Amino acid sequence: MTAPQIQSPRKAAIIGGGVIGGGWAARFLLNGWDVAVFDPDPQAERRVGEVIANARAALPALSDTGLPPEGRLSFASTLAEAVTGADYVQESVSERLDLKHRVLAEIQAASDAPIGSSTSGFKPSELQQGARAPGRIFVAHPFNPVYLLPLVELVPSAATPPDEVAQVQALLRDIGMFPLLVRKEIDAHIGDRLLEALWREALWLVHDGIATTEEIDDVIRFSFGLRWAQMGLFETYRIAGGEAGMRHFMAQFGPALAWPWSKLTDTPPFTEALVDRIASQSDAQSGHHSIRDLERIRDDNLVAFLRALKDRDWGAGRILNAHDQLLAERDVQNATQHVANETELVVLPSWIDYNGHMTESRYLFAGSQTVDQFLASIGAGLDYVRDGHSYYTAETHLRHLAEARAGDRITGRVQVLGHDDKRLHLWISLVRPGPDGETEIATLEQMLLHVDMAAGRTCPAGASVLAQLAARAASDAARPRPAAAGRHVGAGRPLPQPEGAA
Ligand SMILES: NC(=O)C1=CN([C@@H]2O[C@H](COP(=O)(O)OP(=O)(O)OC[C@H]3O[C@@H](n4cnc5c(N)ncnc54)[C@H](O)[C@@H]3O)[C@@H](O)[C@H]2O)C=CC1
Ligand SMILES: C[N+](C)(C)CC(=O)CC(=O)[O-]
Repeated sequence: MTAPQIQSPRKAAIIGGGVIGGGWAARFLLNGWDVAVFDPDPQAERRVGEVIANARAALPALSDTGLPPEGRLSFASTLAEAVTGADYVQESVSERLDLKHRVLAEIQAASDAPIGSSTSGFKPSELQQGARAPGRIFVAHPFNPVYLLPLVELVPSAATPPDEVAQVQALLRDIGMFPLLVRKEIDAHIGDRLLEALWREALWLVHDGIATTEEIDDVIRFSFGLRWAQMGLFETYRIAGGEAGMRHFMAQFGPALAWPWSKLTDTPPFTEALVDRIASQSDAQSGHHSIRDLERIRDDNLVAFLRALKDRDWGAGRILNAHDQLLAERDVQNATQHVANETELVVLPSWIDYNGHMTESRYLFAGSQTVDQFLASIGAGLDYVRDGHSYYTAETHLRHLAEARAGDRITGRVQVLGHDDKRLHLWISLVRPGPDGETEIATLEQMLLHVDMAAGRTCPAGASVLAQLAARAASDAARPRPAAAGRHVGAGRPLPQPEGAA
């Protein structure tokens, strides 16, 4: 499988590099976009870097096609610098309307790009007040961690043209998200209305001494939290109605709404004492983990849930499969752009073994993909095989030099060491590009034989293939012969032979 190539990198500007801005930066970057972040806080670059490191450890494990090559990340010293040339701007500054107005005005003074706001509560018409181009501002409300959870609530106002909305939906799908178009603007959109109702009830339960923060979390994670992750509220309750379904469920539990079981919109008095009680219970519950540890535990669990849903093509897993499909189609479209003597591969989650790194057979697979592409480049590709001739591998010496992990990108290169009309002696180098240069992770030395497939015997290759091979061999002859070519197993430091060996 070759790595998807993005035709032209696009640029996203992330204004505000906190929890959510960092998550957006990671989501865009790991999906091949260039990202410029602006945040005046001197700690922002470190924080965003830590969120991106978490994302790099988690997001690639969800893709079975391989994500596109990462874009370029930069930290701008002014807001105008960040948004200049951006195709999309995501505003993620603190949740204050006056601040958001100021920042949105500054963005529009320097850019005409569409602007999504991460606001959890403000309506788009509130954000648009006083704006130079109100129609270009809308709500794009994500969920934390933005790089793993696919939902974005996309809330336009009447000022936002429908084609702008459609373009933004396409853009968000491109980075693996599920943009849910919210029909009518409303405070806190959909997700946070639901969450706030639950949170308020939870605060009451702690306030009234009914349960601790840990007990409430246990209730959620050992029961309906698990159900919600795969079926939501209404589908779950439909099942709870038994064979009689939703109508029966509503008849049975509807009256409880009027009793009522919950305190609904009443808020417990938000006193210092309540804050202290919740904070100290939360410390007792989770204080032995750092926030970074908790993030990693959360991400690992989410990846495992999401992979299970992916295998079942259900719920959020279906969104991930659709994104894989999009990336695979783009890969096919871009196949012709691959450099003839280099093969790009992405280490997929299914290539990882119980040691946590790329399993040994995948090194051979990566070498074989590289050779296939090389053969195609000298006219011995699939059309040639369909006509009844092919090169078969007779011998391989594979050296494992470094580990590769899920999401790593590998480049495979071929050097022709020798050939005649039937034999082809190749050197294949697999390297992992990194910020400090390339690391060679494996080499393969192979002898291939040209075969008449119907006869099941070796035979001379076709004239055109031999001519292209000769040209390639001539250019490779100028390269130094790899020092390890011709090496055999144990050549480095021979082991004593077993007693009595011939
Ligand atoms: N934390 C969460 O769970 C979620 C938050 N949101 C929304 O995302 C937005 C950001 O929230 P968080 O990331 O949680 O807050 P945060 O406090 O972690 O980050 C806000 C960042 O904005 C920066 N900032 C302040 N003024 C700025 C300016 N003039 N220009 C550029 N940056 C500036 C701050 O330095 C800070 O780094 C809010 O609108 C919030 O409602 C949305 C979904 C979830
Ligand atoms: C607490 N919150 C309102 C900021 C939460 C959100 O907006 C969404 C989320 O990630 O739960």
